[in-house]
Amino acid sequence: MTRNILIAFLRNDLRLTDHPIFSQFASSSSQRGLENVTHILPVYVFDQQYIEVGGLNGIKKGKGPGGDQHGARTRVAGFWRTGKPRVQFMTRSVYDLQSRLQSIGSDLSIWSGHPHLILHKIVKALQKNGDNIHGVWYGEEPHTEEKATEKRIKKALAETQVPVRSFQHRSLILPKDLPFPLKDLPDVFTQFRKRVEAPDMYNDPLPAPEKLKPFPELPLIENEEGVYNVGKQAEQEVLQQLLSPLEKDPGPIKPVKDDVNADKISALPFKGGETEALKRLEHYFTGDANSHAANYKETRNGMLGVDYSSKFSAALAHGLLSPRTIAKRAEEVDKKSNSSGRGGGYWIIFELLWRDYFFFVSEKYGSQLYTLKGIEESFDSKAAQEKAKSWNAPDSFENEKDPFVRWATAETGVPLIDANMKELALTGFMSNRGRQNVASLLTKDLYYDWRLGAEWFESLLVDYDPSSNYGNWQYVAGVGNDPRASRQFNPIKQGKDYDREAKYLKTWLPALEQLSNNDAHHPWVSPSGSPDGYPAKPVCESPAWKGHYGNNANRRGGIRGGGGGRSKRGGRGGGGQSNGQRRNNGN
Ligand SMILES: Cc1cc2nc3c(=O)[nH]c(=O)nc-3n(C[C@H](O)[C@H](O)[C@H](O)COP(=O)(O)OP(=O)(O)OC[C@H]3O[C@@H](n4cnc5c(N)ncnc54)[C@H](O)[C@@H]3O)c2cc1C
Repeated sequence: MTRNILIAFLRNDLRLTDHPIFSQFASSSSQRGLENVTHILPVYVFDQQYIEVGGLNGIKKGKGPGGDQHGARTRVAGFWRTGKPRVQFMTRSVYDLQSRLQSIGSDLSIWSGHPHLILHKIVKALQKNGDNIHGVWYGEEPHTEEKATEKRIKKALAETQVPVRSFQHRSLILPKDLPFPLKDLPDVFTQFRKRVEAPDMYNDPLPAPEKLKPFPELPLIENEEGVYNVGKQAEQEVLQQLLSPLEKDPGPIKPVKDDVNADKISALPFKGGETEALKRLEHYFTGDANSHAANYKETRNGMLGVDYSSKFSAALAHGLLSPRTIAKRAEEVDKKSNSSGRGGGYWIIFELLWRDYFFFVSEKYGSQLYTLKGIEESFDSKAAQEKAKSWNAPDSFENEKDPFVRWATAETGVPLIDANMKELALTGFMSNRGRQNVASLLTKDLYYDWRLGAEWFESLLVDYDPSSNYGNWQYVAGVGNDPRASRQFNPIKQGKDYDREAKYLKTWLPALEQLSNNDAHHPWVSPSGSPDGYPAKPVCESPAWKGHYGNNANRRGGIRGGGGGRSKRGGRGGGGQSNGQRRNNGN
């Protein structure tokens, strides 16, 4: 009998639950039009555009998708696009999905190179074998490069006559369900939120399939440039090979000093994979009214510990959890907590809407998300032009005194910044509070090209997501949505507001241990001066900081997990030099 094979090309959707393709095969699903499919071939590609694959045994990597040699480096600074923490997280997620698929009678075919070349090769080989290809299906991505990949796939497969189909699944509210065309997306988040904030804007999550149609044996496909079959190599072997180029060439910026037990104190100890993500989901929502989720609004400004915020971002970025799965649990927690609809669950969904918003911004503005002038150029080109003149850039990444290099290597001498940058470099995670402060210092105090900061984040963040990252960076730098010159944070005030007892600072910067809790926030003005092993002077000092050097014992109280204090209004922003208690980023 002729095999009728459906190829599921997996990208940032490394899960079985509420999956745009697999869930169609759950027993509760209608499976209309799929009766004739005899086999499903799930395919994953370590895409050489984003991840350095040159270390894989015997690979013929070839050029980038546009024929260039740019490889897996960031555009402006040339950092590795996917640094060590994310390589580890991604690899674990891929192999976790493989075992989950095996447990329901399927498997995952793992490749490396260019998706369009690989899918074309697979389709041709199967057709030559006499198989019928029902279609090549994949989940859509909202970003320009990923869209270009989709175009290349369609073009490459055109001559095979195989139907290509894609599904929206990345956002909570799907683009097709928006109550306005994308071109009319408001440029201010609050206006967007007010138009979409209703439970019927999204559907319930779909179940995982209990069993999947069998995995088809593949004919032999020879490796060639851009086409590499990872095959049955063990996870650890593949991981070592993927990490080897990064270890051989860590880049021009010296590594961050590692004098802490980062694994033990990490706020994101999760190793990747849907299995772990589902456990985290249970952990965060278990306990209803007493759950971490129910208390989210009170704790979300923390910086220390695993539970001050959901830590779902990495799972969302790689598609280990769908936003609908999280939103459903968030709605339930509010119902059970008797919170009149504005409990922790509401605020978690509020943040998911920020994530959606940046997706739609990416859809609307495309490549402008990555340009120096930002999306501001579209609505105020004069202002964007003016700002573009004033950004600094390092003369060399090897110059350890350069402010950008000091920022990246956690040696600015401003403890809140350094603690956060060190956490990022050693674990691949940083709290939202931290991200806003470090981005503000780089762009508003040091006036450095915001794209360098965004690329440093891109390289290191485990939860890196193009629109959330570049959208937030533009927002803080004042070249994105709702651009306002005054979106600036005071890191001394912020440190004292959210880490009054300096627990976070001293955890990540042990050199500050000997200072009083107050002095730890600004060691250069402490009676004994900065301790050995910590910069003597800050990289810059704003007059606005000076009003916060005193020891104000009556500052706000700490919060669960020792993560710092909450703002009076419970809001997530605030503390900026001129924006007071404003919910920056809506956060
Ligand atoms: C400069 C800068 C860069 C950032 N880069 C990224 C990035 O690359 N990837 C990323 O997922 N988030 C990014 N964020 C947003 C935010 O900091 C993280 O999503 C959040 O800290 C992750 O922790 P959490 O999952 O515990 O969040 P929670 O507070 O528990 O929030 C729940 C979820 O809501 C979403 N969310 C929360 N805040 C935001 C926000 N401001 N923008 C978009 N989505 C949000 C995330 O998916 C998050 O998992 C960035 C923020 C800033 C200021």
